Amino acid sequence: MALDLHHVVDGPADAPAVLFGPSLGTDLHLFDAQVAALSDRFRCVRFDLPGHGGSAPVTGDLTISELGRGALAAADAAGIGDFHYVGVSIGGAVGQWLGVHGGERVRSIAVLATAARFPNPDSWPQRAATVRADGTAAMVGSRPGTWYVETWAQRDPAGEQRLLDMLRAADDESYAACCAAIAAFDVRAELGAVSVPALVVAGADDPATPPSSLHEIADAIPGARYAEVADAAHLLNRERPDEVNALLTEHLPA
Ligand SMILES: O=C(O)CC1=CCC(=O)O1
Repeated sequence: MALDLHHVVDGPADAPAVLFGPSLGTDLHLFDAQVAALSDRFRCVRFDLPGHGGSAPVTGDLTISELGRGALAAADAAGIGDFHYVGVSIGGAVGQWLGVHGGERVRSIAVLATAARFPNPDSWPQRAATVRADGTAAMVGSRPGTWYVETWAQRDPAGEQRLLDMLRAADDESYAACCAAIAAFDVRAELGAVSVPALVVAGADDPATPPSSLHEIADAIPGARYAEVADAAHLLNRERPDEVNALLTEHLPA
């Protein structure tokens, strides 16, 4: 299905562009700290997943290819030509797809807390069924320890609530549609075709996409840089913005 994804643009119109793709159950504010750090010298375009944030809901199953084409359409709508891409989790799966299929528009990719094949693929149909039956609120209890380490939530309880509010606000059917995309995603055999600079970042304490998943990506992409952020789980750019911003600043053009 063709997707029309809500997006927000920050930064100078004539600056190099960075396109940001968020994770399942979050919205484009996941990248507030990155945009605050980068938008003085980059045109930052953030999109929302279907049924998340400001994007219209969908029904049925999605694929990462559809999300990747939706990301390219968001870049078109934002008026950017070529771009650097930064994505977390399912947003990082979109980044891998763009690295393989995005052509010359894609200048580099930074993929965080993601996988070439997500662990436990059989768990995603069950998660989709749970959310269709009980709503995204059914996922809230499993977020501490998965999305973030407990010490971060103790330090920033308001930040934790903002993340959980994003999850509660996500459309149930659209969340389930994204679960199908995650379950079916497998780009392991294609990553050797990525020819742009790639930064691959793991949260050291991420149980959803552990460092081994990120090592697999970095090992498969010629010349990729692997980095690991300590004391961080899945939403490492939210938990450890300074460390992630420093990595992005090294990775993106000066
Ligand atoms: O939601 C989770 O538990 C982890 C995750 C996998 C893909 C994604 O976007 O989030």
